[in-house]
Amino acid sequence: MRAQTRVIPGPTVTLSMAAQEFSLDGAFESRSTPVIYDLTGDTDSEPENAVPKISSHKEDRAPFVSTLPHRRPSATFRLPQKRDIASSSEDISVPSRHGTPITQTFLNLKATSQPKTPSPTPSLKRGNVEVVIPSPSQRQQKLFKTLKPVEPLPNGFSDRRFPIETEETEKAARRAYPKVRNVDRSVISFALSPRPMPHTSITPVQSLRYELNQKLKRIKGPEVTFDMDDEKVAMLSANFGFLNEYKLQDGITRADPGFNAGCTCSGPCDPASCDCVEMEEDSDNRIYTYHPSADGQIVLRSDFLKRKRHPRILECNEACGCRGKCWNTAVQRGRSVRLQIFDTGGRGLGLRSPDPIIAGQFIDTYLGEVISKQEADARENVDDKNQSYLFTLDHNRYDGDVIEMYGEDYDDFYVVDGQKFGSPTRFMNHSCNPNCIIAPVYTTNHADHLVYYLAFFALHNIPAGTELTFDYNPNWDGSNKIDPNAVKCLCGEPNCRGQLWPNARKKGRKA
Ligand SMILES: C[S@@+](CC[C@H](N)C(=O)[O-])C[C@H]1O[C@@H](n2cnc3c(N)ncnc32)[C@H](O)[C@@H]1O
Repeated sequence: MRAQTRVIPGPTVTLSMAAQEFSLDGAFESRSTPVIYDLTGDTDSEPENAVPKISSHKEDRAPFVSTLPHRRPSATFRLPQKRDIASSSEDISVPSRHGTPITQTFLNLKATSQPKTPSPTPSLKRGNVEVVIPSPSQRQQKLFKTLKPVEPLPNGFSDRRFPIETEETEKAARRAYPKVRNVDRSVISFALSPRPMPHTSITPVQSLRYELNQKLKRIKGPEVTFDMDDEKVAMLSANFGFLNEYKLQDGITRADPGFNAGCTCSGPCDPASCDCVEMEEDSDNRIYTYHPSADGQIVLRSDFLKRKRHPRILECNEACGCRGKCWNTAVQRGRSVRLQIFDTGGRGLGLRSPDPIIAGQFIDTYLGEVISKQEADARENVDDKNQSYLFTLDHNRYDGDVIEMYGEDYDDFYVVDGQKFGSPTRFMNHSCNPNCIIAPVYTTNHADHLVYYLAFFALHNIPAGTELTFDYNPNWDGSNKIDPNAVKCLCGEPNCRGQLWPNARKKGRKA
């Protein structure tokens, strides 16, 4: 129940408020006559000996209970018998002209009078407790007249300190605000992010797996997944970036498309006459490349696959009579199999496909940073010799066109570094009995002899889930001599050479 609150004008206000009084040590005493609590604290309006002072000292308590005739209560509140005085006291709030609310004073009184250990509930009797609410004494009234009003502390909203009105008016006058647009809110559309928001409670490992998945999702073509433990996921996620195209570094230039040349076929190309089909070096025999497989896919012919050295493949392009719309475009059509990067154990990460792959089917290209030979040498000297991701694009070293353009001794061929950036084929391991081959393929510009694609094709039918491998050293001379410094081959094939490549790599990088 709330206590009644009343402001009574006049020099002295007295609240008479309870059915019983309490002594300052907390013990309730029953009284039949009203008791007056004088909260004024002033001395000039009453006899010297009657000045009450709020104090916690026992000896000061007696004068506080006043029976002064001029302090008779002018208002009396009769409260119910079972009233909880402690709680009702909190509700009383009578404003005072001194600025200090009566509540505060009253609570101070209560604070000093509360016992440490509460007394048992007293027996209640009807009666009055009277509280004198102070009115300013003459001395206090004089003092108030001399006081200047206190300025409120600046809070940022004061007009004087933050003249919002003026500023806003000026802004409006300058037309600094954009015009209000009328928007039909019923037709506002919300663009939803296509990427799902990662859940906030995911662990760091889950986050890395998520990151890796996101990276793999950005690879063009059928899905690429991974199957490896958390440690490998962390390494791969943090240290490798997937590419959909070569990353050309400083100093690498592409041939001007103006030098591009194509076939003169009109309509679908005929392999027997298309200018894009290369001739053997020592004869006019054509080197046939692609043909349609039984299920209609464009795949490399078996006689091409069986060649010891795979010559370049010139695919038809925009400069051709067919406008690049013929069968001679297997690499340009892109990857058609799904891939998975997985942990092989001793040979690190490897690559496989969950799909069966047929002989001659294009798998993917080897991508990476394209860097100068000097840069590649510098990187190779710094990096761990046991790992190499460098492919020199020097397949045309002995090509007549290249010799004519760059000279016989030209050796500054560009190098593809797949260590930090690349495609899934960067994870293909070596095997002495491989199931894939790698061939140089020109797609958009036949004149670009320094930047072409390194394309992987299946050497024979590969069952789903089989690791994809190729020969890192196809020019191996067949000797059984083991270089003690060479990286040991762990392919496990019966014909294993025991090593990946001789340590003197700079003389003949892969491809
Ligand atoms: C192009 S990376 C292949 C991906 C590599 N496994 C990885 O985890 O990043 C070539 C490296 O793989 C390892 N490697 C590939 N084939 C191997 C084999 N048959 N035996 C042992 N290590 C092999 C070698 O360390 C080699 O330098």
